[in-house]
Amino acid sequence: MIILSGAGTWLQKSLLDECRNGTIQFDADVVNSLVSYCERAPPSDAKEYLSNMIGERNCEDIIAGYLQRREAQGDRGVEDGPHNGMQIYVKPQTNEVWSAGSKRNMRNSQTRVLDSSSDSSVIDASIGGETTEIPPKSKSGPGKGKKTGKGISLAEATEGKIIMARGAPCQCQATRHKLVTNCLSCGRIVCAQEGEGPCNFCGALVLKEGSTYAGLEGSIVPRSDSEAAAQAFKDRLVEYGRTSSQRTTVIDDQSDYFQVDENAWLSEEEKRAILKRQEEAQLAEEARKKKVVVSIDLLGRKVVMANDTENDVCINTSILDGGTVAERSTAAARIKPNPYILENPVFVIPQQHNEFGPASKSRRSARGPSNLHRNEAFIKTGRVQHDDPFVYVLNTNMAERDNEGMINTAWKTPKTKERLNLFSNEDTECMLDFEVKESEASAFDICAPQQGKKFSLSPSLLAEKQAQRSQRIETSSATSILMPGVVLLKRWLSKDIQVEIVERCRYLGIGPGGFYQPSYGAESKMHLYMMCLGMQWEPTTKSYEKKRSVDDASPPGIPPLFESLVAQCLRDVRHAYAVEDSCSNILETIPEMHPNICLVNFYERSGKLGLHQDRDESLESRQQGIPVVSFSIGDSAEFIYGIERDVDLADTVILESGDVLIFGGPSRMIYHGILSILPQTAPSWLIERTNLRPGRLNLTFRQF
Ligand SMILES: O=C(O)CCC(=O)C(=O)O
Ligand SMILES: [Fe+2]
Repeated sequence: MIILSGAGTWLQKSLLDECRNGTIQFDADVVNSLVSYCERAPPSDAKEYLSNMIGERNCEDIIAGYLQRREAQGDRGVEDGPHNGMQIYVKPQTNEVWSAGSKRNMRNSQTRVLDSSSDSSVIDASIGGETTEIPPKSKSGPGKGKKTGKGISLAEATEGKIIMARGAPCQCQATRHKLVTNCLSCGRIVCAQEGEGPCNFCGALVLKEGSTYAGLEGSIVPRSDSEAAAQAFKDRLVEYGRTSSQRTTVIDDQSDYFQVDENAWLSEEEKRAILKRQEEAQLAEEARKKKVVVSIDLLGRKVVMANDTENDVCINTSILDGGTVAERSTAAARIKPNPYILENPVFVIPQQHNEFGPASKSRRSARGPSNLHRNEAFIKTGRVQHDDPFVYVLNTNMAERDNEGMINTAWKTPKTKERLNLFSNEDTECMLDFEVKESEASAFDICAPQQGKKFSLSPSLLAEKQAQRSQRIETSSATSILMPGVVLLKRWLSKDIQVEIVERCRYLGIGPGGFYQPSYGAESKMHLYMMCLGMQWEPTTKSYEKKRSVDDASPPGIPPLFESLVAQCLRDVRHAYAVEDSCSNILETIPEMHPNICLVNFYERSGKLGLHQDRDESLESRQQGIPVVSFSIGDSAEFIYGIERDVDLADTVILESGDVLIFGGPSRMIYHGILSILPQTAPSWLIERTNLRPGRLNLTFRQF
């Protein structure tokens, strides 16, 4: 409660008079707020406030009079609390709403300031946060008003907490007053000041939800019983419509998810399909529980046991999506492979003195295990192609060991499933099931299996150098010039080199593009096994190709060791030639040669090769007389040669293991062939070291 001082009462009266005169345009409540503020404020603030609000020029006298009165009464502001002898303010009871700019209303308004002794005037300032409505029209006349009028501050008034006159237009767009609703006709935002009723813009009736505006509800009094019944029926229908979705939604978990049999929404066919899938899923789940996926990270030295949960999720969630469990799990696996699986490891069967270092007696402690037993291999890296020769070698070895004996027929394709013991170089042991893709063309292994026999897969550079050195030391070769340009280097290939060549040819020969039995046509197989290096010689077309027609395999490359041997033997040939025939131009007889083709033939005991010319190399190569260099290893052979294609006229020379024959220059196009293989003529040390099959290995190097 604010009790007005004498000065305050005077100020209030004076301001109201000015309002009536039209000098200022405030309604009574604003005036009351203004006065109550001034009463609380110090004189200087009150002066400034009045000047700002009503204009100094307009009401100079009022401001001065008020301040004088304040001074006269000892400059005391009003106090909250019980009246202490001063006048109090009672909210005037008005017949008209005070609204800014309405002179008529102001003139008609009847505000009264009562003496405290006659009637206490009180402004209730405890409005709080709620909007306080001042009734637009008071039926009580002047002096008869209740004493419960609400005092408001100017701030409250400007904040919109006070509704001055219900229905009066307001532009606050519900920023100052509470939102009532939007006009459904023009969209106007109607605030609490304007309230329900005709829209102030378009005139349409604005009602909020559940409105009782103007007593609309229940205002239609039914005129008859039937109208009343119709009304009730209508209400029931409207109510039904409003709440129907809530009342009719059935959440039937039981039939939706659990009871396939009694599900009214499924056809018999669908029920059967779902039951089948459920059964499949159950079986898959049981199988999954039994299955343990162990991923072995040999490099990281970890064993990871992985639950195949991703697949489970897919199987479970897709049960209604159709497809078999296998299809669904395949799809799942396609999406997310097990990240721990070691993809494509390379398995190597090492041997003594190979790149993994010297072997240890104890396989458990071996860093590079060499004494591996059946089905044991060394894992080299994390990557391999299934058609990688390493895997072929491994499987060949295992297949042969399974048979535990000599295989005299062509090498058999590997078993598709094998169990393999793996050893990492950190002495980790594990078992692994793996699958190997079978080759299209059956490979031929030039070496027979031998229990415990190891073979080198990839000798180090050091081993190559050693082999070359020993070549120079061991060789006690003899050179013969058979014809101009035809030179025979007897036993030019050292023992080690011969072993090396056999092992490399074996390794390459059982891999893709390895040994096969070529044929000129449907019924005419050649009497030998052949493997092409560098380029593929096609017997049917008698031309060089990138891939071979029989299985589309690309020929392996020529090992660098072979190339260096060719270069070295050519140097030796030229040297020998120079000694033997000092007159000839050696580079014309034996021109420079860089082999890019090597045909590797293996003749079994019955093998042979008819008289022919090597004429499928380029014309340039042939015309230049670039030589063909031929290495012989294993059983000896009757080599026939001549300038005509007539066996009877051909000369014969025995080519033994280690012999190198060169024909180039003027003899580049001689006819030549293999008449026969001389049985059991291969050196015993070669068989012991390589287990080369009975027969002869021949390599002819050419430059296309
Ligand atoms: O085996 C041989 O010594 C000769 C091979 C041959 O002439 C050839 O492959 O073209
Ligand atoms: Fe030939």
